[in-house]
Amino acid sequence: MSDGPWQGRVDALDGEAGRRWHQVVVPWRPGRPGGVVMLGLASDEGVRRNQGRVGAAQGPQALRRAMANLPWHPPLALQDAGDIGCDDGRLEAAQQAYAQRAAALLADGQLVLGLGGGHEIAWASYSGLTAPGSAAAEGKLAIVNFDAHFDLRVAPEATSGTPFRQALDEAAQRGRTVAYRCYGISATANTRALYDTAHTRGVDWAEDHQLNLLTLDAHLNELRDWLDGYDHVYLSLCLDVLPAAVAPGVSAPAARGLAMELLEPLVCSVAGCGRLRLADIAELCPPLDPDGRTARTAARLAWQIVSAWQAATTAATA
Ligand SMILES: N=CN[C@@H](CCC(=O)O)C(=O)O
Ligand SMILES: [Mn+2]
Ligand SMILES: [Mn+2]
Repeated sequence: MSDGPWQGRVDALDGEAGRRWHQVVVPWRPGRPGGVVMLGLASDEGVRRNQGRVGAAQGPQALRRAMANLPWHPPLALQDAGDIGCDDGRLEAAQQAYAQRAAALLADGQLVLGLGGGHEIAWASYSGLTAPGSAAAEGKLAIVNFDAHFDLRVAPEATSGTPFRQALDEAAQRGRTVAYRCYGISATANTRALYDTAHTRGVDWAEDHQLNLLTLDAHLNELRDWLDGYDHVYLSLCLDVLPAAVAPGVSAPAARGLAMELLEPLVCSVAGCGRLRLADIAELCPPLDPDGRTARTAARLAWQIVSAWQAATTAATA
């Protein structure tokens, strides 16, 4: 795709081996063989409703621009299904439209890579994933959220702080097994009420200070064993899980955060478990992102996610 955000460097002398994502990504068309399809939710209405700093509606396009120059490694197939917008404050309608499109992509046999947008994308992702006939309509679903926040708020309407509360409520209503765990929770960014909800709902979590290079292996082993108990996995990555210096371009930057050397292996472990159905990257806020620093970090993590997913998929079909 040579227009819009998918533009970048061309290393013509290197031929196929010099290709980058902007040279291989194509618009989504149903029926192409399974690969990764990107779908944006260009919304910060959830952030606005959650008293945050807006700007994340520009996140999907900024993330595409940052991903354009990523090196392409075959056989990864990349498609772009565009954005669902939310210009009129009607967040619930945008989430529903996103869910419908995500469900269509999943039914087409694709891995969906969701591009936020505020973390209200998570309710839309969950709704698409669990829609009747969709990838995780039946079976046991694990949600792994990398985030400084639980996002389990009670609120009269959907916000960027409510998506996993909405998902757990919906799962309870339908009597289905949906487990939720978080890595990177900050004790200084979640109230007692949120911890109480996490306890009551049986949420697992690891706080930012509990993850370090001495404990990482134990966390990775436990995570692999835990994921084995589930049929489907949904990975959500809230960029405010990273230290503010690495990810300043978010509504609520982290005072401590998880360093990349901790986050990457955990993210890759989830993405490479062999049952990842959907991943999303939330909260990129370009107006708050000097030098596109957060976008660059987000692009690297997107690359890690799809590479780990591709390796697991290739191994399973070999
Ligand atoms: N999606 C982000 N949610 C956080 C925001 C916290 C803040 O703005 O300080 C939350 O609701 O807890
Ligand atoms: Mn967060
Ligand atoms: Mn979040």
